[in-house]
Amino acid sequence: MVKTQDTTSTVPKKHDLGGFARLRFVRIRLEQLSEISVFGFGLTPSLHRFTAGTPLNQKTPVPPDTNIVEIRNVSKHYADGDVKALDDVSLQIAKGELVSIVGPSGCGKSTLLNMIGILDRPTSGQVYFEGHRVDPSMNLDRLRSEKIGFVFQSFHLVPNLTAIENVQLPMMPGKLPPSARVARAKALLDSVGLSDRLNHRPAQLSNGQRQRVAICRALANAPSLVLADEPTGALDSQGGRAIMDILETVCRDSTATLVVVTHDKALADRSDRQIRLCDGKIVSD
Ligand SMILES: Nc1ncnc2c1ncn2[C@@H]1O[C@H](COP(=O)(O)OP(=O)(O)OP(=O)(O)O)[C@@H](O)[C@H]1O
Repeated sequence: MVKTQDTTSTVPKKHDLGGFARLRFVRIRLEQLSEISVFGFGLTPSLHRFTAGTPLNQKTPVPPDTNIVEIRNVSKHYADGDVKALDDVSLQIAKGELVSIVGPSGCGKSTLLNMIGILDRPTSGQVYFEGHRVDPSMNLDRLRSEKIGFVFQSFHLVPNLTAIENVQLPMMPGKLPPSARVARAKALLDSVGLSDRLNHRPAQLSNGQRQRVAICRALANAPSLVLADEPTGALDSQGGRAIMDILETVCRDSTATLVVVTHDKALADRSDRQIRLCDGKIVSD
């Protein structure tokens, strides 16, 4: 087994780092991650052995220039059609993009994110993931678990599990031996500066630390797509910037695509691309 570097004594506390230094710190940790392998399983998403479950279609490899997600003419109606949360929306998201979805409250941002993340089915229209049309006959739980990481405003951590147990939660039993799951969770938490909080429960962590645990959990299976719904909504502006630094860094370094729903203009301005919704329609992209 490759021994991970013991950084316990050198891990800076959350408030010891300025934005740039924190970003650099995370980047260094991720660079270390990319060099680590545990029982032959690479720790970064670029090393596909870890993620390799059943792809959407095993006989058809994903071409490198394929969009990660395409939404075609998707509408979503609630309450017997009274609420048109999405109205004939089409968009493509390329691999590696950092996209923000913005717009006024109730305009359909979370609904769109749910479509992109295959958490909900459109009333009409189609969703394509890595070039393959998503249909209910697929093992969608497995697709989501292996390919997509979710980060939510309210963290959604399991309260009676420790940080390291929460991060291991999505890792498939049988894919990695327990000791490798622990090593991967530890390495991820180390990469976000939480090596001294491995055995703390969510109630014993600050909101920023909880969100860092949630980011590690989202990355547990080395997803190709990370979706974040108001990831900084429960944090102050400094904590929010720190979380966005981490999210951006981990996604760029692992070549994962990041899609963020946010009300925060400063955060949206950091993305490669802003999609603005109004009344369930894209009004600018
Ligand atoms: N499960 C549901 N049943 C009925 N209506 C819903 C449901 N989920 C969302 N809606 C409605 O769909 C519309 C879009 O909701 P959505 O949560 O996507 O908006 P949003 O832009 O994310 O809002 P916010 O910024 O306030 O979170 C809203 O009018 C909302 O009330």
